[in-house]
Amino acid sequence: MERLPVVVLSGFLGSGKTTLLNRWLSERQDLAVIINELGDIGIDKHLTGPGRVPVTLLAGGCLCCVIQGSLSSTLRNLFMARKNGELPAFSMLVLETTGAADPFGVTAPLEQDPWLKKRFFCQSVLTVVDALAGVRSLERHPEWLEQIHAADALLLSKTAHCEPQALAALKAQLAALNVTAHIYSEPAPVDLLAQSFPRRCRVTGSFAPVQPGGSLLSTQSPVTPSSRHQLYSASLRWDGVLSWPLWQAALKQLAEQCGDALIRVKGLLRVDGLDGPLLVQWVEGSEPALGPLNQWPDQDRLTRLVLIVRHPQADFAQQQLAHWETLLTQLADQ
Ligand SMILES: Nc1nc2c(ncn2[C@@H]2O[C@H](COP(=O)(O)OP(=O)(O)OP(=O)(O)O)[C@@H](O)[C@H]2O)c(=O)[nH]1
Repeated sequence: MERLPVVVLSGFLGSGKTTLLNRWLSERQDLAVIINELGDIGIDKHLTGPGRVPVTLLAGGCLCCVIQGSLSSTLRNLFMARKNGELPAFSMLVLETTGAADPFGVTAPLEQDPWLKKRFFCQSVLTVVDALAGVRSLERHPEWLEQIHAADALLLSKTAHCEPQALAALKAQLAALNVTAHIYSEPAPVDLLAQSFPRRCRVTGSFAPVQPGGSLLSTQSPVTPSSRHQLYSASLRWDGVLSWPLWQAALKQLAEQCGDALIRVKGLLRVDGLDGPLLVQWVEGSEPALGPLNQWPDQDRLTRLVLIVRHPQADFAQQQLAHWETLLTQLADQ
């Protein structure tokens, strides 16, 4: 039976996975895409081109822990929909993981579930590495190292803003951390998708075993969402409108509230006087990037924003967004 290749696109939060995927989608129309998002409001799905290829969103947690098991059913559904002609006959599946996911945990069902094993295979794990964040990520984020270790190839992003010396040092460090992975400077070529790599032992220590029937025994997993990451997301939907400068002031306030805990913010903001939303993209250690979009991606016109923090307290992100919502309402009433 023909088996469909799955390419796992990994990389820490905000490293540039969706940006790269978009570039590839503009060059290949024979793909299907699964996007896994940590937050329960999917923003990335709206940023991947206007519906050229089937895109499935799995939101609300990582496939390697919180929603493990969802991948099996999603792959089954996609396979059957393709077979029945309900979807285009895509020749490859690209799975964009959350920025916190352990790729080994994500690929486990492909190697353990007998039904999936006959129909899919993991062709490669490609990990995007934010060259600007560099090895700072190694000190701050244990997930980063897992993603480096699991990679068949490491794809550097944001290199244009790097000092050559810092870039060379980063490459040397990456080569030491993963001796077999090839390192690509941007732009990572679309041909990379077609490349097969020698199978490496994928140790899935943090993943639950598979029952004979194929379903995952999640209760046996040694990992709970909170112990796995200490990365928590919260999302906000808000029906008010603010001017662009007031949104800037409000985002600054959010940064002050969260301090060092802030890892990632993305959202679509409703702005006074603009037809489309303002896209906010914010990666720890950098300034928020704000850019107007021509139109809203769907009928929903409410501001939606996802905040991801690293904090020992599970409801920290939620609390911050609750405070922030109060501030937004005050600003709107002024
Ligand atoms: N200058 C520059 N910016 C980039 C590059 N790749 C991504 N970015 C920016 O980095 C931010 C995050 O990019 P995304 O592609 O959304 O990153 P991601 O890995 O999909 O993010 P998550 O899904 O939240 O983990 C955005 O503001 C991008 O415009 C790059 O190669 N160069």
